[in-house]
Amino acid sequence: MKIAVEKDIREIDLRANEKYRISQIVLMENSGIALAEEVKKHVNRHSKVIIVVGMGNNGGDGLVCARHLHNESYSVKIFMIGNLKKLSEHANQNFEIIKHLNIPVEMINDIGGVKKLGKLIAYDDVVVDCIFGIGITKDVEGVYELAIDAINDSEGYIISCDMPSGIHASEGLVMKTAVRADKTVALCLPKVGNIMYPAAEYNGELVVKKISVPNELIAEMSLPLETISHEFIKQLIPKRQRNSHKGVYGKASIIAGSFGMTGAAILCGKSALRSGVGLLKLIIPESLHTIITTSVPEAVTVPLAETRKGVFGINQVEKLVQTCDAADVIAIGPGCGQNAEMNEILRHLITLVDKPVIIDADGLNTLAKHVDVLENKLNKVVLTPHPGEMSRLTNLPLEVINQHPIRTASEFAHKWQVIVVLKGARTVVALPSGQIYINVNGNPGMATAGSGDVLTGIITSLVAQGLTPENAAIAGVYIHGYSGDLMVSQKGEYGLIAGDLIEGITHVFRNLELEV
Ligand SMILES: NC(=O)C1=CN([C@@H]2O[C@H](COP(=O)(O)OP(=O)(O)OC[C@H]3O[C@@H](n4cnc5c(N)ncnc54)[C@H](O)[C@@H]3O)[C@@H](O)[C@H]2O)[C@@H](O)CC1
Ligand SMILES: Nc1ncnc2c1ncn2[C@@H]1O[C@H](COP(=O)(O)OP(=O)(O)O)[C@@H](O)[C@H]1O
Ligand SMILES: [K+]
Repeated sequence: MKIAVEKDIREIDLRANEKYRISQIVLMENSGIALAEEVKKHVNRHSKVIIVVGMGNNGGDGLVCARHLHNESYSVKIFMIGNLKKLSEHANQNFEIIKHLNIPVEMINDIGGVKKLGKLIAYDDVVVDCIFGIGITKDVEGVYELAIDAINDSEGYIISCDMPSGIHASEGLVMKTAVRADKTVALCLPKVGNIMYPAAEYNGELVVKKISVPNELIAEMSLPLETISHEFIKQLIPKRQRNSHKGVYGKASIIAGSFGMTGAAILCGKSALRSGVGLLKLIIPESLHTIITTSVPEAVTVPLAETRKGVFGINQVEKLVQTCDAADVIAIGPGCGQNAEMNEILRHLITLVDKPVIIDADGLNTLAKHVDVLENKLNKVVLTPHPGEMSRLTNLPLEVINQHPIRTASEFAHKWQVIVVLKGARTVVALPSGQIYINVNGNPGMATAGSGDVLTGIITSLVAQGLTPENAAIAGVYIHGYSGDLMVSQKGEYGLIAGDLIEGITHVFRNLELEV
């Protein structure tokens, strides 16, 4: 599903009005009706519906909602917060109607008004939050802050209109405080603030309502952001042909492991095999050979001579490049360690081997010291940083990456023309074309050592099987999260470990096979 930022919604409103002749007042009417439909699902015969409205169009939606519920004999009470002189044009039009109806309206001007609101909300009640939507411009302070606290402290069921008030629609940030909704009714399209953390935790259940904006209008908009859908992934995964052999499913080479980090190579290799690659080569320092070949007997191992214990020898670069030349895709980094040898290996791979390269972990830490090597890349490059690695790659503080993951991933992807998979609770896949995909599956059980190595294995395997690196990155993060969700139901969030994700991959592909 496409995701919007504030300016997209403003553009949609404008085009709806100017080209399609659908006025703002019609969209507001539909928004209010959509909201009322959701409210009705949560009321019982004891319930009051308490609608808290601000001075913008979000408040206008709330006034429409109040009118429709009142007409259907629900017990409705409106609280208005802000300066009535600043009521938006269309909200005001709806307020004029409300004045003629028998709906009680109170103003919240001070702490007294807030207390009244807080006292009124009882267990069976539904609170409809229409204080701010996409129009929030600054931190929430004063009486607004107190009103939001009162709503959060209440026992009522809280439904937010469009955005939980206090959430920045385009950045997904909390503007000092925000309503913690049980349900959010996003209008027209979900916004970044409905999807990304930390805001996503404030939305509760997310419902998206169409409000009659024509599909034609949405289609003609250039909306670069979207969530990764199951349907999209299903059609990306190639069906295995009866009459086929291992050569059909590609050759992957993974450069991984060093003394003390053998497990990363094992996890990454197993993950690639479980994701369907035909032939896998694990390129490893020779002293790790016995343990790796015992753990992943299905892989061909290429043990390379070492200059120091467990580290690739610098004189092995040529052999390594030759080995990689025969592969369809190369992954480098899991458990490799950081050293001068890695620097040389990475530079050679990027600039001399014309194959897609997936760079993870220590590959990224090495790359961070010489990012400009990407200018001379021969083929597509996929980077899979977590925020710490992204911070090293960009030289931006970690807080900036965490607050603006979409922006940092997409700017880097554009600048260096690479595919960036910025990992996290909402992984962002930013493509050089400007398209950005957000993954919404997965769970905190996956925040465990080695989880990223498994992801690299999946992406590498999918490229070997013929997916474009772009599609492999998108499908890889989805399959990884899907695996985590399947396995967490067996192992729980505490018990889930990276090795479980590899078992999960088998169930994911089994499910996808059965659906085709
Ligand atoms: N295409 C759509 O999606 C449609 C959206 N509509 C609604 O319109 C909303 C946007 O309306 P607006 O642009 O009027 O914006 P909002 O209603 O979100 O809020 C803007 C108002 O809040 C004030 N404000 C902003 N931040 C504040 C702060 N921190 N403290 C105090 N006051 C603050 C502004 O001065 C302004 O009065 C959407 O969220 C949605 O609910 C619908 O009415 C119609 C169609
Ligand atoms: N809370 C979460 N929800 C969803 N996915 C998560 C969560 N925490 C971590 N993950 C996923 O787990 C993986 C962790 O990768 P990474 O940090 O590289 O781990 P490691 O370096 O230990 O292998 C990423 O793919 C990330 O998206
Ligand atoms: K709201």
